[in-house]
Order: sequence, then C-alpha cells, then structure tokens
Amino acid sequence: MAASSKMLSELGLTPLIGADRSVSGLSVDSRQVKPGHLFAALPGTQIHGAEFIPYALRMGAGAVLTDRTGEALAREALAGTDLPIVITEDPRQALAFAAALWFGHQPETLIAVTGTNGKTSVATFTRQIWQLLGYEAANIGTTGVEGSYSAPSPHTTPEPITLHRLLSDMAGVGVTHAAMEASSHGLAQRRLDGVTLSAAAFTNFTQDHLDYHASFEEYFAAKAGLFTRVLPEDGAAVINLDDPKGRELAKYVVARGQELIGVGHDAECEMQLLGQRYDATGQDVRFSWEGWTQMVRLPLIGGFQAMNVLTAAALVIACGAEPEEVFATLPRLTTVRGRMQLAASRENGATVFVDYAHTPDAVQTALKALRPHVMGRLIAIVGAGGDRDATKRPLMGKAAAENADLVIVTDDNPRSEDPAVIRAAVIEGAPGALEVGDRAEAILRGVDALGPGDALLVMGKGHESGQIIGSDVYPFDDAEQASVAVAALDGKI
Ligand SMILES: CC(=O)N[C@H]1[C@@H](OP(=O)(O)OP(=O)(O)OC[C@H]2O[C@@H](n3ccc(=O)[nH]c3=O)[C@H](O)[C@@H]2O)O[C@H](CO)[C@@H](O)[C@@H]1O[C@H](C)C(=O)N[C@@H](C)C(=O)N[C@H](CCC(=O)O)C(=O)O
Ligand SMILES: Nc1ncnc2c1ncn2[C@@H]1O[C@H](COP(=O)(O)OP(=O)(O)OP(=O)(O)O)[C@@H](O)[C@H]1O
Ligand SMILES: N[C@H](CCC[C@H](N)C(=O)O)C(=O)O
Ligand SMILES: [Mg+2]
Repeated sequence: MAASSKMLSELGLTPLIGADRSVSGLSVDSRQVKPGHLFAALPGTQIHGAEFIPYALRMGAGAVLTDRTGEALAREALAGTDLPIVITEDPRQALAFAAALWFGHQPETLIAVTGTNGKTSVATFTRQIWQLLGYEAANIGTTGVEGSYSAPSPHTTPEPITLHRLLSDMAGVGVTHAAMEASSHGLAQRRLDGVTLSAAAFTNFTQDHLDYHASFEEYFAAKAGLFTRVLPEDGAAVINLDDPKGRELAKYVVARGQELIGVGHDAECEMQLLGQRYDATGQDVRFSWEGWTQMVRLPLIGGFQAMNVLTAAALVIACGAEPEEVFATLPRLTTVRGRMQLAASRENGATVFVDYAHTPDAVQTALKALRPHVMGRLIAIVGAGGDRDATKRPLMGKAAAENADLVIVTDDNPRSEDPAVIRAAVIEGAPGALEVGDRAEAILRGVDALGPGDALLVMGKGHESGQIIGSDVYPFDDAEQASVAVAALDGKI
C-alpha cells in the first residue's frame, strides 16, 4: 500500500456510525484483511460480503464499508466496539474512489476502451502509437500489462485496489500514458470509477457474457457506463458509428457535452474509413481524418484491424498528439499477440493464423476477415469454453461452418464441464464438422489438410498459455503447437 495510514475522510468516506479514524489499508476479501484495514463488504453474485464482517474483525479490521443490505449485519458485528461503519448506496464505487485516493498517482494520460470485441487490440495499438511517438506508455488488459511496464494481470480490468496500486507504480517509474480495457464485469462492478480518463472508446456490441449479465440490455448498460459515468464531461469519446449501439451511445455522449469523435464508414465520421485492399502480408487502408484523405500500409491481417487502428489513432489525437505524426507511426504497428497472428507457414505456402475469437460474432468476423488475404481454402478450428455462456456454442459452430471450407471442432478450456457435451453443442451449429477433442491433434489435422495457398485459422485461445481442464491448467500455446505441427509435417523434426 502506498501510504501507511489515512483518515476515512481523506478517502472520501464519512461514517454513518462511529467517528472518522485512520485505516491502514483496504481489503475486499475478509481473508486478506490486515490489522487496521477498512474492510469493504460488497454485495456479490454468490453472497453478500457483509456475511464475512465477523471474520474480517477477527483479522483486525478497523472499519467497515458496506451498503444498506449489509448494514444490519455490520451493526450486529460491530456492536460494542467503537469501530466506524460507512454505509453508501454504491460501496463498489466508494471503494474505487477510496483506492484512487489511497494510492494517489496515475499516469497523466489515461484512456479506456470498451466493446464486445477489439478492446485488447485497440488498447495495444494505442500504446504502440504512444511509444512510437516517444512516450513511456503501457496497456493494461487481457494480455497483462505490456509496453514500458510489464506485469501479469489476472483480470481484463483489474479490481480497484490492484488497479490503483498498478497505476501508482507505473506513474512512479515514469509511465505517462496508459490504455486500459474496460470489461463489462469491470464496469458493472465500478472497478474503474476512480481513474481519471482523458478519453474513452467504444468498439462494437454483440453477444457475450450472458452468463453474468441478466440480459443484452443490462450488458449494454454496463458498457454505456464508461461514457455516462466514468468518462468526465471534458473527456473525448471515440465511438464506432457503424454499430447501431455506437449511435445510441453517441446520443448520451452529446447530451453530456463530451467531445464526440465518430469512427466508421459514414461521411459524418471524423475518422472515416474509405477503403481497404488486402494481400498476403497486410492491407492498404484509405481513410480521412476531418476531411483530410490519407493512404497507409498496415502490416496487419484482418479488415477489422483497420477500425481498431483508426480508433486507436483517434484516441491518441484526442489526447493531444498531432494527427500527422500519429498517422506516420501506423505502418510500424505490429500484430497484437494472439490476434490474427501469423503463427507458421508451410513449405507449400499455406499459412496458419492464431486468433482469440471466442464469440459468435468474432468467429464470423475473423474468418470473413482472413478470407481476402487467402487464395486457397480456409480451414477453421473452433471450440467453446466451459463454465461460460452456453448459448453461444451452436452460434459459434454456425459462424465457423458458414465462413470456412472445413471446420474442426475441438476443446477450449472445458473447465468443470464435460468437453464432449460442449463439442456436441458447437457441432449443433456445424453439422459437417470434424470432431477432434484433443487440441494438439486438431491443430495437427488442420495443418495436415493445408494445400498450396490454403490457410488455417485456430480460434479461441489467442495469447493463452494453458488448457484448463477441471481446475488444472495444462501448458498449451496455439502458436507453438502450430509451429510444431508444421515442422513435423514438413519433415523438419
Ligand atoms: C463474476 C465476478 O466478476 N465476480 C467478482 C465479484 O465476486 P462475486 O460477486 O462473485 O463475489 P462473492 O463470491 O459473491 O462474494 C461477495 C464478496 O464477499 C467477499 N468474500 C468472499 C469470501 C470470503 O471468504 N470472504 C470475503 O470477503 C468477496 O471478496 C466479495 O467481495 O466481486 C469480487 C470482488 O470485487 C471479484 O473478485 C470477482 O471477480 C472474480 C474473481 C472473476 O473471476 N471475475 C471475472 C469473471 C471477470 O471479472 N472477468 C472480466 C473479463 C471478462 C471477459 O471479458 O472475458 C475481467 O475484467 O477480467
Ligand atoms: N473491431 C473488431 N470487430 C469485430 N471483431 C473483432 C474486432 N477486433 C477484434 N475482433 C475479434 O475479437 C477477438 C478478440 O479481440 P480482442 O482481444 O482485441 O478483443 P477484446 O474485446 O479484448 O476481448 P476480451 O473480451 O476477451 O477481452 C479477435 O481475436 C478478433 O477475432
Ligand atoms: N476472457 C474470456 C475469454 C475466454 C476465451 C476462451 N479461451 C474460453 O476459455 O472460453 C472468458 O474468460 O470468458
Ligand atoms: Mg481483451
């Protein structure tokens, strides 16, 4: 923790019961409480954190933060002590603000990206552009913390205490620019309410996470919170106006008086995508910025990457960089790990790509995006994760069947579920698919099927380094397996 103690009032908290006093740190989990900590007893998906107040007190908690639902349990547990109880309507938000005040420092320029797909890509390109412009910059998200500062991150959007510790450490070693992913879980749980954003972006909105959010509306409302709640009124909003949900968001943005930067194909967009031409190693992109037309070469596979790159460029411009300098960096951008990444090439010229498509829309987008770069057949490897939204499985199979010439259905992190049941659900949408449960074997079979000019797209795991079976994680890397398969089949090993 940054400071050794702070008064509750210095953390923006006013006790309802008891007096203001100093606390020695913050915890959300009773098991992590240290003597003198403020224990945030949060409403959970399984249980209310207030149930753990007696445990937190045994661990030495010096104050409790909770909501109206937790109040009675808090009063009961703290009866006979002089420890303060803070009651707020939204204790997750209060915790986020308190964590920001506890750690005190953030990189000067912070942006956040939300959307169903493209968050990691946009955050990574934003960081790459900043670095190419000479700034100390990092991105925080699904692939960890990368750039001028590296660290693992178990969450796409870290929890407030972890997040603000990280932001403060980054600022402490000179990182001035950071790009974060705002997951819908993170937004719904107010994880980034304490960050001071200069700009925020919206990539797109399609099906995902209906295991966590009660409905599409609730899922969208979580994402909209980035603009309606987290981004300040003087912040800039970079929004994909090709997406109808982006247009809905744009209305909120205008109503709040935030600067709106539209990205998309329509002439009304400040950043307008005019055309793309694809070849085996990348694409040429024609676009215009506020009416000024440009052509750039992007060494990136996949039409959607142009939208991601233009969104990143708009974010960097919104944060104050010169457009001309920003556009000059674009030909030097590099593939985001595990996103349309060229993993291996066969002697016959066939290629193997690895991509993190794990939603029906992403499977369709990824396959459609690869097609114009490929002269021969397109082979798809697809699977769906266990303990995740089960309704997306047949839809992912269908998207693969509709957009590839051959589909192989395999396992992708079955977790606690029976992998055969998950595969069967995927195959419901792809009746002609080949079923190969073992992922290494599926990749070998896919690579073996590649003729001259064909391409294989291995989807679902991207940068992941393990296969989760039950509660065990077995080392597994799609790109590495693809290289091994190519070497074995081309007689190199
Ligand atoms: C589903 C989900 O997001 N859960 C988060 C949520 O936990 P919960 O509501 O389920 O908690 P709960 O088990 O009901 O417990 C309630 C409260 O009691 C506390 N507790 C619990 C047990 C105990 O002994 N003592 C104690 O104090 C818990 O810390 C919690 O605050 O609140 C907790 C505390 O804030 C989070 O740690 C937890 O994230 C878990 C670890 C998680 O895995 N989240 C994933 C799904 C997630 O956030 N993923 C997104 C990306 C998704 C994507 O795009 O694919 C991410 O940003 O990474
Ligand atoms: N702009 C886009 N439009 C549609 N699909 C995209 C777009 N960008 C990326 N994708 C697809 O989504 C996959 C995941 O991309 P990325 O990791 O950037 O998204 P994400 O939003 O960070 O995902 P996650 O929710 O897992 O954090 C990619 O591998 C690609 O298939
Ligand atoms: N961060 C997402 C991506 C999962 C990708 C896929 N490999 C899976 O395990 O479903 C999740 O945990 O739902
Ligand atoms: Mg991500």
